[in-house]
Amino acid sequence: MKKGLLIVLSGPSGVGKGTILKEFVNDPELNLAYSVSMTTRKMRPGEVEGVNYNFVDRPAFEQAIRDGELLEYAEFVGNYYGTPLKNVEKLRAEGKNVLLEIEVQGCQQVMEKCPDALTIFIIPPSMEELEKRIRGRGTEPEEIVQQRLSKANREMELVDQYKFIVCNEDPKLAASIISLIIKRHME
Ligand SMILES: Nc1nc2c(ncn2[C@@H]2O[C@H](COP(=O)(O)OP(=O)(O)O)[C@@H](O)[C@H]2O)c(=O)[nH]1
Ligand SMILES: Nc1ncnc2c1ncn2[C@@H]1O[C@H](COP(=O)(O)OP(=O)(O)O)[C@@H](O)[C@H]1O
Repeated sequence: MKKGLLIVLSGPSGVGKGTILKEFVNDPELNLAYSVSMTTRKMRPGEVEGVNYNFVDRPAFEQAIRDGELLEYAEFVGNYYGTPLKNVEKLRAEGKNVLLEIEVQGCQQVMEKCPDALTIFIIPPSMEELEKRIRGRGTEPEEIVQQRLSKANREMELVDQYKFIVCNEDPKLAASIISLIIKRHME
């Protein structure tokens, strides 16, 4: 069986990665499996353990790092986030195209370890629009919003390292572009 693709969706917090992903992740033609990350962040209302994330405490996360269980990990605004390696390998071996939705430091680790990964960076139409989206979502206190915005400015500088750049003006349009990119690489 042909090994599945590794697709990495990245870009600043609040740009709309989660919104875009919902538009294409269940398209049967794309044969995708979403990789559920491990995090030490608190669960938000509406999130489900094992679906959005595996929510763990810091000692458990640090143990997973020591045991080499993570394909990549990063500390993002005070919390750890990481991709369990075993699951990614198992799904790819089964022929599934595995989709990661991760921040840019982690994506750089994936680029080094898996140069064939299909890396896609989502950019906002403008930084003002990005700020509106993070605030509009209302999930983080002001101090965290500020930290995420200043981080976003630095993250945008890494855009040229990605194989594809997609602007999220409209989530449905961005999802169609990404679907097309994936389909082309499945041929
Ligand atoms: N490196 C890495 N980043 C992750 C992982 N899972 C999620 N992230 C990223 O961590 C950042 C913060 O995620 P989260 O707190 O859920 O906020 P949101 O994505 O802005 O809603 C986002 O940029 C996610 O893409 C992971 O496994 N590894
Ligand atoms: N193209 C868009 N135009 C306007 N608002 C958007 C667009 N895409 C996403 N949003 C909104 O922006 C906020 C952040 O989106 P989200 O998908 O949570 O971002 P991320 O997963 O990258 O952090 C959400 O409130 C979402 O509804």
